[in-house]
Amino acid sequence: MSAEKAALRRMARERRAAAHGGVRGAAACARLIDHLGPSLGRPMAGYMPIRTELDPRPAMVKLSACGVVALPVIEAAAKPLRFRRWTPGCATVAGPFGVEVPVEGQDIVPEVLIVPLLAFDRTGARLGYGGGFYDRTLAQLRSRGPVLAVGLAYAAQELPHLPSEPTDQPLDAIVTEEGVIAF
Ligand SMILES: Nc1nc2c(c(=O)[nH]1)N(C=O)[C@@H](CNc1ccc(C(=O)N[C@@H](CCC(=O)O)C(=O)O)cc1)CN2
Ligand SMILES: Nc1ncnc2c1ncn2[C@@H]1O[C@H](COP(=O)(O)OP(=O)(O)OP(=O)(O)O)[C@@H](O)[C@H]1O
Repeated sequence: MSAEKAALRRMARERRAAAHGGVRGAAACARLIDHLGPSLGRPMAGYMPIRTELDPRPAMVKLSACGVVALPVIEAAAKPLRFRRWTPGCATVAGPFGVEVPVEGQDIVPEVLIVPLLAFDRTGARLGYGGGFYDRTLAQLRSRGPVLAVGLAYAAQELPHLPSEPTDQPLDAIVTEEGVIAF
């Protein structure tokens, strides 16, 4: 399983890098804002992009005008993520893996999560960097109440089939520059 996932991660990184840039990111953000319209007002989590991840900040800026938006913060390996409130232009500092996190801010329990990923498939399966952070986080949040997990990706990040493990948490939808795939 891990060798298969490692090979898929390599392929996924290349495909994402090839898709990165241009107008695709903005188009995906516009679709994301539309998709989250019915959820406006619920606390949301975005992410600060690293490497060639699709930049969700144009959507986060708009969403933050209507409600609370937070960013993930790693507390420790093998623990769920925590979330700290983010506002456009707020001070951030590089945390683990070089991901920017707010220097200060309220602890938030998000009900809607915009989830970064390396690859997805048509069943809503997601491949991340392998830390299991989003799996643990979604499992914890879903045990407490309803959660909407929306993957944000370039259409080229779709792979025909991702291997699944019992701990994998499915996405509720995937938004790309080409449209929304809801599960
Ligand atoms: N933008 C963004 N923020 C995020 C995530 C993410 O995937 N993207 N996360 C999602 O969980 C959490 C951070 N977890 C991460 C886990 C691993 C790596 C990473 O780059 N791993 C290296 C391997 C590092 C190693 O083994 O030492 C790699 O994949 O090259 C990045 C983020 C929370 N914030
Ligand atoms: N709820 C959980 N409890 C215990 N272990 C878990 C849980 N969720 C995931 N894991 C473990 O974490 C490891 C990494 O999971 P996986 O390869 O699915 O990460 P990923 O989704 O690619 O990464 P990330 O979510 O950080 O982007 C796996 O060994 C998996 O068994």
